[in-house]
Amino acid sequence: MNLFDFEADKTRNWLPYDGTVNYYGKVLTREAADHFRDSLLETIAWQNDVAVIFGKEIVTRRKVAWYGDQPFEYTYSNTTKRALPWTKELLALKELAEKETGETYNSCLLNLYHSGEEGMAWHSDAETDLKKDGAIASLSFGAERKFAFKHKRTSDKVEMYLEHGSLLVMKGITQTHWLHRLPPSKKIAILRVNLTFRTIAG
Ligand SMILES: O=C(O)CCC(=O)C(=O)O
Ligand SMILES: [Fe+2]
Repeated sequence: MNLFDFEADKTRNWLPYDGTVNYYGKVLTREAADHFRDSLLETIAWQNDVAVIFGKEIVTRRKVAWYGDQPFEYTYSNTTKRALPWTKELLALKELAEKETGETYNSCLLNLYHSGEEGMAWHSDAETDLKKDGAIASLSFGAERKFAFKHKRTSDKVEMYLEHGSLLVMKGITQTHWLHRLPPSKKIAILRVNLTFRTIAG
């Protein structure tokens, strides 16, 4: 028996109500996680994202990419993105996420944060093209970053840390009731890659 086994309890629901968030902790060895971080940096067609802030279009430093089973279209901020075909690494990671979470996914949004100064503002992932209440599996590589949830009505907050090579799943009515964000942190100098596997309703 290991008394110092801090392995994540994947059955724990991190949300107190109105949704389900499970954290699986590290699902890859350090070596495998390093390998995927490096190969994703090289093989993914990273592009700067466009965001509208107070009605003004700005190009974010954060980079994004969009892959899927089919050339799904994804429209926001007046730009339409078409999903690219899976790469070898993404297919392997999709299978890992499916096996661990017991769900299936047909697309993946990738984010590259060059340092802690880049983050993602409060939002929920409930675009009309996404399957309603579909599970979203999030794999993280690189810098360990804080991830936060805020209830839309009560403003209750839940915070957690996403480790290198870790898996998180958000499911059920989570996106209807909770916002999430990746807060910026001036203390973090290294990059982070995040993959969110989703289901586009066909
Ligand atoms: O980087 C993360 O952990 C979250 C990304 C996210 O929320 C999204 O892509 O919708
Ligand atoms: Fe999100």
